[in-house]
Amino acid sequence: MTRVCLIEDDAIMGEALVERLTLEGFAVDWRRTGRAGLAALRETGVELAVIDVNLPDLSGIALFERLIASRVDLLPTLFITGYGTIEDAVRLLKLGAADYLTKPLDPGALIDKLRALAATSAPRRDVRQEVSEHERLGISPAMCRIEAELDRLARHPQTPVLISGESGVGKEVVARALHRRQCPQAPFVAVNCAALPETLIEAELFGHERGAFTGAERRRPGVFEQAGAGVLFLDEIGDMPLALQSRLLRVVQSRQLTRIGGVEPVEVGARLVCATHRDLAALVRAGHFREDLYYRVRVLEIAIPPLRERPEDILWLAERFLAEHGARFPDERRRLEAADRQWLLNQPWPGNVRELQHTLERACILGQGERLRLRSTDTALAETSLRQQTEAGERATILAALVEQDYRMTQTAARLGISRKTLWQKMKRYGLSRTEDAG
Ligand SMILES: Nc1ncnc2c1ncn2[C@@H]1O[C@H](COP(=O)(O)OP(=O)(O)OP(=O)(O)O)[C@@H](O)[C@H]1O
Repeated sequence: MTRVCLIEDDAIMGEALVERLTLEGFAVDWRRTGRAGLAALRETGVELAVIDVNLPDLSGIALFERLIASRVDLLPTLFITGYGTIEDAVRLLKLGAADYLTKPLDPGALIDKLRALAATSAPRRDVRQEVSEHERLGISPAMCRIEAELDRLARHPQTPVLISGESGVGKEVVARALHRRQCPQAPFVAVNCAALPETLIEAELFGHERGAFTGAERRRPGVFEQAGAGVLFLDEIGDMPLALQSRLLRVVQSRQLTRIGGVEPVEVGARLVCATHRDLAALVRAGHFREDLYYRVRVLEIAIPPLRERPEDILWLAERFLAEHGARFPDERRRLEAADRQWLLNQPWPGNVRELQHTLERACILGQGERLRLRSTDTALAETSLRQQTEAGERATILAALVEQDYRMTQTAARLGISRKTLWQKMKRYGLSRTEDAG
């Protein structure tokens, strides 16, 4: 008997659906709130989920995002949407929902879809099969989504992947995480296209035969060959000279290359993962990047948000860097104090994770005992006006409370001693709003 979790707050509709589904031979676990549903879905045993998008405590979308964030191996999930909210439906499908039905609901259509899903869905893995803490990329919903995405991409090892994001967000870290999931025993070879002189890139990528040019005394395999059946990470792909782009395209298309000065084709087994901090589409428009290569390398794209857009990761990463520093230098084991946390959350981090890492390293070195010396590096704050400082302090306090309370409005407001309305107004004012939660 297929076990279905139904998350529906409307009593009449819920009862009717339970009755019909039971008659049709499904075992139904009916939950009336988003939070109760979330708890049910985190338990193993349920095979399919039917979720109403409009729930009173937690929207269906927020619920689904939390499931993804908690790394639950997603069940085939059908959503019920009302009011023709097609944007919601599209968003859910993109996030991985199996399908959606609109209200007024046709129970027959629901049964048909559930039967089809039950017939095709694989047995479920244990939902608590967490990756080790060491393997994690972050705890923000954005990074959890990327982790889940990597699990999917690892199952399609031939398809090129493009990783985009500002400098220092962790593009190489993500590429390595994909490699670990896909083929940890095979090589990971990284090449920075911006760092190599134009004259050397071609030989570096494709290799050369003996005598191919002056100084080529031996045959040398290029990085494509060195990567074997592993991953070739081409960083700063936007800086690749145009002439080489067409050659790269041919290799990606045919999965074969010829070394410089050679005639024999060599099979390419590696997965190509490209990265860029530049706007590739703009480079295409400006004629600096080939449009066909652009489409080829970005079949699958992972866009890593800047650190300022995922504040949940700041303290998590900070703790991690502190622990790493402490492990290397046992005399410099430092701890974050409340004021340090607020300060960290309040910074814009234009250099992203790299800047955070360097800041903490410096603060560990300059610190004493368990204390870090973070704020001595903050000269900008001293130069701002009193009003700006007050506002910055207020923003940081609110952000810290939001992160601590997982963005639950009621709890956060209680923690701060203000009303929900005031909290909401301040969140809007400081750009801290998160639309997903109504907690
Ligand atoms: N999720 C993460 N967990 C731990 N460390 C991270 C994470 N993301 C980034 N880092 C650290 O931040 C630094 C920058 O990361 P990385 O080199 O991957 O960024 P990038 O986006 O490739 O940068 P660039 O565009 O400058 O090449 C590295 O030292 C890396 O170890």
